[in-house]
Amino acid sequence: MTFASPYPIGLIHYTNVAPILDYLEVPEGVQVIKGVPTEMNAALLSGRVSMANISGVEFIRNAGVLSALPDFSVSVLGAVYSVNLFHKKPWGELRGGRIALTAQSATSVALLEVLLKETGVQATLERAEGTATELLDAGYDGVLRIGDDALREWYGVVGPIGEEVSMLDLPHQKNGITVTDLAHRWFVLTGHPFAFAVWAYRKDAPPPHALVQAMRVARRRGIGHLAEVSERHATTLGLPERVVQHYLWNFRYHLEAPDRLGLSEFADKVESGHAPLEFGVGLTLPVPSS
Ligand SMILES: C=C(O[C@@H]1C=C(C(=O)O)C=C[C@H]1O)C(=O)O
Repeated sequence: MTFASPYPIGLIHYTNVAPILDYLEVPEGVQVIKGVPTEMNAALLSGRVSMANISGVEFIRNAGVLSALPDFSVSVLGAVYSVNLFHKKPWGELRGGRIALTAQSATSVALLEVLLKETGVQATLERAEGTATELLDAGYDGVLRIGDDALREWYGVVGPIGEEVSMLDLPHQKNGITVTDLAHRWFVLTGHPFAFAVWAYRKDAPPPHALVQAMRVARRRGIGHLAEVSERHATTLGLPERVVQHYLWNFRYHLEAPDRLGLSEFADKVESGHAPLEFGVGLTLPVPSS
């Protein structure tokens, strides 16, 4: 299939993709729109864009029409810090309660549903906007938040965290508020990474090779300059640089075998009978025509 120019792409611009996006030199003919996960999911499914980093669950649900780049993801093994359920009662006592969901998320909502189901907790889930504290104060028993806001709100609850505290031993509870990290809970449940996002494209409009290559170059530069990326974004986020650096190095950006395993386990739990997951656009350069 040929590269139709212009080639429109969508980008979720959370800090967690900064090590890729900050260094991306967008090839000529590629047009970019930006938005939150639910907006980019909709843009890809409607055909407004041909490729986007989207919620893993939407890739699973639409596996008939979408393929994913075979070597790009936003995954973690264990805690992610930015996909959080804020609550006051213990997890088990959320049974029968009301949980507020951010409208930005698809995957994390599905992950929360899986985790609640697996632990036998039935709760009412409804969309509601506001910060975690506002919504808890408004009477919700739990509040799901994702992305930069969730990262800031997590630190707002558990911080400040001094230099002497190991980043692997961070608190998750303070002043009566518990922050449950959904990726950590997934890890405890399955022992696998969780893939929050993949770079999916419409099967009828695969990305030009130059774009995929530019993304690989950008990621290599970003990971190689993580201290600078962290410094820049720590300022924007208003968080300590070492917290942001820990947050960023912790991501798995390559959709490696364990990440795919986590993705397919999630797919089985969330959408039984889904179409086979396809990973296209080979890892190798196209063979030059003679
Ligand atoms: C790790 C995160 O993952 C994001 C969560 C998504 C979702 O919940 O649908 C979608 C894309 C991811 O980039 C985050 O928001 O912090």
